[in-house]
Amino acid sequence: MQPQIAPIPKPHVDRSAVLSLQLTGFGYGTAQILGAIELKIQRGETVALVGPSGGGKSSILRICAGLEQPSGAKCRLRGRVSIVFQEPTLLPWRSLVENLTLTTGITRGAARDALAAVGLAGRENDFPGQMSLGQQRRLALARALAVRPDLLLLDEPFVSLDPQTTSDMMDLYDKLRDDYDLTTIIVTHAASEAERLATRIVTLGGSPAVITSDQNTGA
Ligand SMILES: Nc1ncnc2c1ncn2[C@@H]1O[C@H](COP(=O)(O)OP(=O)(O)OP(=O)(O)O)[C@@H](O)[C@H]1O
Repeated sequence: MQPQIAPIPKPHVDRSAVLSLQLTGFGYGTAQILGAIELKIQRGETVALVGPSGGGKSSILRICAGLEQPSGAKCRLRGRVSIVFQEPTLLPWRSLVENLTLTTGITRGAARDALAAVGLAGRENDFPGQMSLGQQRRLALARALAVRPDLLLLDEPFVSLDPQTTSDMMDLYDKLRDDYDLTTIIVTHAASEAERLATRIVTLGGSPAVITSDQNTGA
């Protein structure tokens, strides 16, 4: 009699989620950074991704953005994704308007609207080097929003900002969340940021890192 061979189960991917990610693991070279991770993001959620420094939070964002493609990973994204890195990564020799038009293909008029939406009206012809770090972050946010992303990825958007600027940026995010109907993953170190902004807090821990807690905040 032939031995019965059980079919290999297909990984389940939730098609209703904006993002459905399944990882069996991830690392750089021989260093294993992430263990098995399963993460689904539903439309409208603001998910704070928290955990120790070096724990793999930014790596998860890079995987969600398609910048890393681990073998065996299943990542299904419904629509467009935008990522804002910790460093604003702007074009220093181009005006604010051109930082948007050249990188996203939107019109100058749409770029002006996007700059106004993040509080940079009137600065259209300035250059990134003439702006504070907080203003550069606003510009990076405007660029990310210009493509109307279905999923926005923010890597430590408030790090190195003074308390007042951090508070102003959080207010701005709150407003943009409503205006742009955002679904977001925010990487942050600060529990206060996670508690203020997030509808759900996902915590990474261990080595290699896995999700140790996943809770809705009630916000
Ligand atoms: N391109 C790379 N090549 C090699 N190692 C990397 C690379 N990027 C990140 N790492 C390492 O992977 C680990 C996880 O980094 P990652 O940036 O994902 O963590 P993190 O949780 O976002 O950290 P932090 O909170 O300090 O920003 C760290 O040990 C880091 O040094």
